[in-house]
This record gives sequence, C-alpha cells and structure tokens, in this order.
Amino acid sequence: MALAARSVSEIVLEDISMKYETASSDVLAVQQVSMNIAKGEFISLLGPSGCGKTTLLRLMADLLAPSSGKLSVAGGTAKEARLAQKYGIVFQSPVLYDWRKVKHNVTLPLELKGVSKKQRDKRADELLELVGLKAFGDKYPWQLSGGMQQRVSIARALAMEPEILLMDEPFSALDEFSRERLNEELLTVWSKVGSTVVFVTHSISEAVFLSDRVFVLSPHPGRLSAVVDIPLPRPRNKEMRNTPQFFELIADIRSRFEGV
Ligand SMILES: Nc1ncnc2c1ncn2[C@@H]1O[C@H](COP(=O)(O)OP(=O)(O)OP(=O)(O)O)[C@@H](O)[C@H]1O
Repeated sequence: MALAARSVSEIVLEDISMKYETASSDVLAVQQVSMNIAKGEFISLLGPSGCGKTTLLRLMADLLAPSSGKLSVAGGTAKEARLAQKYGIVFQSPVLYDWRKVKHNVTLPLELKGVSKKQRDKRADELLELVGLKAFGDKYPWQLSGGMQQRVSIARALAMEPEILLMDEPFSALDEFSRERLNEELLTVWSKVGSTVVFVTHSISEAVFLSDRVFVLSPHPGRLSAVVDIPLPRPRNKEMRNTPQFFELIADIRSRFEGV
C-alpha cells in the first residue's frame, strides 16, 4: 500500500501495556506500545522470542484485555470488532478437524452461522481455488502436507470475508522452500481480498518480503523499538529476494536488533 493511501485507521494502539499476573510473579509482556495500522495495510510484528508479539496479536483480537492503554479496531472496541466477526485468525499450527473433509473444514464458520449448504459449497470452491487447493476439497487434512494444511487454515480464516486477518507465525513450521512459496501465495490472496493483515514472525526476510511496514519489537519488557517502511514495489515476486534493495532492508532491520 502506498504511503499516501494510509488514510483510514483500522487498528490503533495507544500506550498499551500488558502485565500477566501469575501466582509466582508478574510478567510485563508489553510496555507502552503505540501503533496505528491502516485499513488494507499489511504489517508484520517482528522480534525475538518473548518480545510480546503473540500478546499484541491476542490483544488486537480481543482474546486478552490490556492492563492499561487504549485500543480501537475499525473505529470501535476490539470486542465490537470480534462480535461483528471482523477477524480471521490463522495460528502457528493448522487447527483442522481430521474427520472433516478439507472443504468442510473451510466452511465450518459458515455452517455455524447457518449459511445454506448450496452457498457453503459455492464458497468452499471459491476459497479453495483462491489458495490453490481446488482439487483437494474432498480429501481429509491428514492426506495433505503441512503447507497445504496451512493453506486450508487460511481459506477457513477467509470464509467470513474478514476485514482483519491476524496471523501468528503461520509458516514457521515449514521448510524454507514451502515457506517462500506460501509467502508469495499469501500476497496473491491478500491482493484479492484486501483485508488488513497483522503477521507475526521471527524471520526478518519474511517480514520484509510481505509487509508495507515492519514493527520491530524488543524483549523484556516487549517494546516497540522501530517502525520500518518497506518501499518494495507491489506486486512482489521471488526475484525481488535477490535485489540489493531487499538485502539493504534486511541489513537495516538486523542492525536494529544489535545490542538488544
Ligand atoms: N499466559 C501467560 N502468563 C504469564 N506470562 C505469559 C503468558 N503468556 C505470555 N507470557 C510471557 O509474556 C512474554 C511475552 O510472551 P509472548 O508469547 O507474547 O511473546 P512472543 O514474542 O510471541 O514469543 P514467541 O516468539 O516465543 O512466541 C514472555 O515473557 C512470556 O513468557
């Protein structure tokens, strides 16, 4: 997304802190984080283990309430956004039901909402085509590779046409080849659905390849240490991974972790 196009805010965090209170001690997981994510933007939360990436994602999804600070989503509260089903969430491991065919995993949210079988079947075809699994609707999840299973999870997350797609290290369990291919496919899907995407990753190159902006976090406690614009043109393709600009962006972000 072009810088000038970032006009409408989708997710706004103001001085958000999150303290987990446990029996033995309190953990300040996120400290005074502010960010403003625009509608339709693709951003990554990048940082080492324990810097609060998942916590931030869960706060945005209304799965956690912040200890302090203000959070708004789509002009209202995160709870309102959740109740209005504005979120699609993809987790690190695909959470699929092995006894349901692939197409019935994808349409589960529609079934729960009472959408007719005819409409569900039509939507399953569209979504499976979108993620390149058109021929696999009648298979079961256990018959698919890990990368294909994660594509099913993405299709299911898109079933309700979410305004916001939250992705928590969705490709971290995959080999590098599959991961790079899925990165490219995700961008193709995103260009068609136009959701705002918040993508959690440990990988600098993945964050650079995918994002409009990378939010760099540092740990103990989790703080926002930099926001890096990624001016690589779109649509992005695998050749861009070999350009000097790509390497410079990676080096720039890596330098921000030195001493962290
Ligand atoms: N439910 C919890 N109770 C107590 N502490 C927690 C809880 N969840 C997370 N934490 C702590 O909060 C901090 C941030 O955790 P979080 O999972 O958000 O980080 P992360 O950046 O997503 O890490 P990773 O990359 O390893 O998934 C860590 O120190 C973690 O141990």
